[in-house]
Amino acid sequence: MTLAQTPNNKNSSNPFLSLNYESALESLGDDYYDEVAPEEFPEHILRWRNDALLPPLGLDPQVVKDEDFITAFGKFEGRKPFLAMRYHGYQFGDYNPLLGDGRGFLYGQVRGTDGQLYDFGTKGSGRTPYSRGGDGLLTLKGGVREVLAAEALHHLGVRTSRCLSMIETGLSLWRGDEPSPTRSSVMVRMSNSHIRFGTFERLHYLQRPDLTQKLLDHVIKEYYQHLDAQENKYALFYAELVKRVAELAAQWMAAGFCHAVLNTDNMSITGESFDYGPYAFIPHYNPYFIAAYFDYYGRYCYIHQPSVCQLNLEMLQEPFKAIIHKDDLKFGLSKFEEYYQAEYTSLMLKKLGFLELPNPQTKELLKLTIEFLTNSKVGYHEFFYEMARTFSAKWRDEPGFVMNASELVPVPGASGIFDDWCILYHKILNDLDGDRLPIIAKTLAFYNPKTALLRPVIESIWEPIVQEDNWQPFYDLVQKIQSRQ
Ligand SMILES: Nc1ncnc2c1ncn2[C@@H]1O[C@H](COP(=O)(O)OP(=O)(O)OP(=O)(O)O)[C@@H](O)[C@H]1O
Ligand SMILES: [Mg+2]
Repeated sequence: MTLAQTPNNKNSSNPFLSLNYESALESLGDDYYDEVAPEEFPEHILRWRNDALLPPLGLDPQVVKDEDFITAFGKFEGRKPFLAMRYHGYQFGDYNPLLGDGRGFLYGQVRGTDGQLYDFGTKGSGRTPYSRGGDGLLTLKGGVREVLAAEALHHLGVRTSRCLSMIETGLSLWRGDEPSPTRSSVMVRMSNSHIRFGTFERLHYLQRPDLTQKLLDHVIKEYYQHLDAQENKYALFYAELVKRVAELAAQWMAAGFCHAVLNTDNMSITGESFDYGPYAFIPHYNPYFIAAYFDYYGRYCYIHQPSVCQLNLEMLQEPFKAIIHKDDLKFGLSKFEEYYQAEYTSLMLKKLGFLELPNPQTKELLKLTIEFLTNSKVGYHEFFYEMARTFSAKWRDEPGFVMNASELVPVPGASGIFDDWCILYHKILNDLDGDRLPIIAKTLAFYNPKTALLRPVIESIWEPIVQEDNWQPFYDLVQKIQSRQ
């Protein structure tokens, strides 16, 4: 069945409404979603518009007015249908068949200037058939935190969804994890698909391989186009999904990011990162750092992220077994570790200033770096930023000059490892041509921005919002993140 659709309105004065919306998902039929109505909010105050996302949609930020964001993404006027996606998922290891978009919907799908299909998905837009006991809403702080995480991760090179808009909506919400009553928001996220692992898991649960096949064909056609004409496209798709997810996990790890809720309903079939709830950037290198207060056993702690992703990919084999030969699935997943290590090593090397090094040196440098970071308790982001800030050609002269202008204070007992690290770094510099030094300085500066989105930083911009509705520190922080300061 095709739902009643508001026709694309090329003549609307609102640039968001005159976009050419495609019904790629909708046309798959209503086995995958329910049409829902948005909440009517008492207020609409635009708190965030992501102008950087407009040119890729073919829109000129100068032309798009604040009111256009509010009409489209706060009042939800001039477009339908809105589709609450159906999905299940493994949450902290247990299968939950009661999920689905409980506080969001697919607003629409638009092709970017790059030819890719993008989803606009809401969060906090009201109740749906999947809200269970929830209110269907998003706190303002939740919106602020997701905007910040997406921007920070994007600028750290993580493949992530981004927030297009965040509008304060004038409701008072009650939450166990925020001082309540607390303010409300509705967010629109731009993503390279909102199809989740759990979207397929639901189809397996319902024993509908026909629907799995149809959805998988759609996924390959839209998000793995280069495989579509291949004879063994399904096996190739799974192998590439494994690669994308392994690389994503490596990107989080190098960025020092702990997602915190790696349930299969929060894993995208395109390998893109999304859903930033109780996440945290690690203050210092603690493998067992836990970001979510409700993750009692540390299932999703920092160091577990790659293995959890691998496990989620393994569980996703169940729905795919109807279509992809089990040997192909097994072979595809067997490459996870290799892809992960390659990406993690490459990203960490860049943080250390190098685009490439001989293998043995790479291994030794990474090992010593992690050992030092673990033992010294110096800030993870601070360490790399201090490398970038203090790097000098003099580091080539003597090991004692390496990072000697830095103000880092390792805990007592870590100085032996630090000395070893300096000796190694000094040797690596001396093994390279002197003309490499400016490139090393540039690499360090590019991959290690000063601003890190640590929890106290988020609290420092949240406080003025709560105390005096002062949003300037929030805008200043986003600006710093976006300009890699
Ligand atoms: N306040 C709420 N009201 C209704 N449903 C909710 C609420 N909060 C979460 N849910 C639902 O609970 C499930 C798990 O929530 P989770 O926090 O992972 O997702 P989400 O943040 O709401 O959305 P997304 O995954 O799109 O970012 C989802 O199905 C979600 O829709
Ligand atoms: Mg979620």
